[in-house]
Amino acid sequence: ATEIAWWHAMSGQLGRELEKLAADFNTSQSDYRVVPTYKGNYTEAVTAAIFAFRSSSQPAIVQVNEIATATMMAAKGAVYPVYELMRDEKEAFSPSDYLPAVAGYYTDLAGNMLSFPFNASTPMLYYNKSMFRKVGLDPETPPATWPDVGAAAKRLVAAGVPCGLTTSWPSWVNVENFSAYHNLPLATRANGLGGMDAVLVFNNPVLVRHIAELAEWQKTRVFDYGGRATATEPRFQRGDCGIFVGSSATRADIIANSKFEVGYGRLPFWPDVAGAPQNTIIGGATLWVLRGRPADEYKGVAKFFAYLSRADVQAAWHQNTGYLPVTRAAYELTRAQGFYERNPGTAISIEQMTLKPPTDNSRGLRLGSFVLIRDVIDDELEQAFSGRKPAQAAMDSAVERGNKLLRQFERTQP
Ligand SMILES: O=P(O)(O)OC[C@H](O)CO
Repeated sequence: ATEIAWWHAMSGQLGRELEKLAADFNTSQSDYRVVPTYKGNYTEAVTAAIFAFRSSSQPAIVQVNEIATATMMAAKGAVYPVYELMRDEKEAFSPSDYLPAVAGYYTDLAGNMLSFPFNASTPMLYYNKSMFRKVGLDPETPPATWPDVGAAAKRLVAAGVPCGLTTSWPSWVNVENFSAYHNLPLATRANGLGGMDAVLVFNNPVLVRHIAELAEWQKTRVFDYGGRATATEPRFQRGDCGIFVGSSATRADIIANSKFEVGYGRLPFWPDVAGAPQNTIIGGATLWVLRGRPADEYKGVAKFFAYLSRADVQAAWHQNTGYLPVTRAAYELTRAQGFYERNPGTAISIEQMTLKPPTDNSRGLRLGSFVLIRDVIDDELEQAFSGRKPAQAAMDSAVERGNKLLRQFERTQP
């Protein structure tokens, strides 16, 4: 069989589910063998693929997180657009089968889908029901707003819990999704989806107040910062933090690792902000096909993508991980199977994404060098949370540093 290398960034339970997908595809036919390799976190995986390209040892498929989309789109010679691949290999592929909130993120201005929407997530809230019960909080009512979260987290800390609240992916949750959910622009030009000359503008009073509040809570561990990306996730699963705001796809590991009853809720919002909550935006990653591999491999990649698009395969991946069902058929199938009714909290991600029709502020984002810009935002958030900088100064500086990176990126474009 022809081997197809698939570099990815899924660890823990998600890694096991991904391995299973590849294994199931491999047993479903005998011409191709997809070989998944874990290459570290999202940034490490894409960096490894870029380096491999230079020595012609790149994989056919690499998993790239959502914020590197503009960068991948710009890497024209290195990327084999998925719509082109599926057309060349005569595999059925229709972007209208995919949920618009997901497909739109990875579609160019001409309506062509450039990467395969494999694992789309959105942030949500998890809480430790057992702990809520112990401190006299209603275990059946998830805190809905940031003031509710603050009150519940204060109660937890007062009762001796070491950390009231923590969030993973600090910028994705507290800046990027926060902005969309409050219908505030992260950047001009519809967050960059409308043009490359977008300018970051998120240092507004609503966002600054949110960061200032988290920094205030940090003093007593009502909020406790736990690092970038997924670093803080185990603290909720161990029972150190009572409330966790993070990816809908942390669900798989939370269920596998937590020895307490878990509650689920929507991403919190500030109730005094007009129009909030709007809708959340996606995170997660897509599969990009890299050029320069033997023709035979691309036939197999197209077959693999067709397999991944099957409603039953897509529905199982959604149900087992917490990633969104990326096709309408997978969502309908999951609903018809009664999955959402039987499994509390599993419909939240999709409900949040579609709360209201998206605005220019809440369709997603497409900004060059955003992997670096997110690092800058995380860095400034850390300065605010540790009390080294007031929230306003930190966010002003994040905007200024981020805009420099945007303009540098723009200059490298034809
Ligand atoms: O942990 P994930 O896969 O849901 O991804 C979250 C972020 O969007 C990654 O950039």
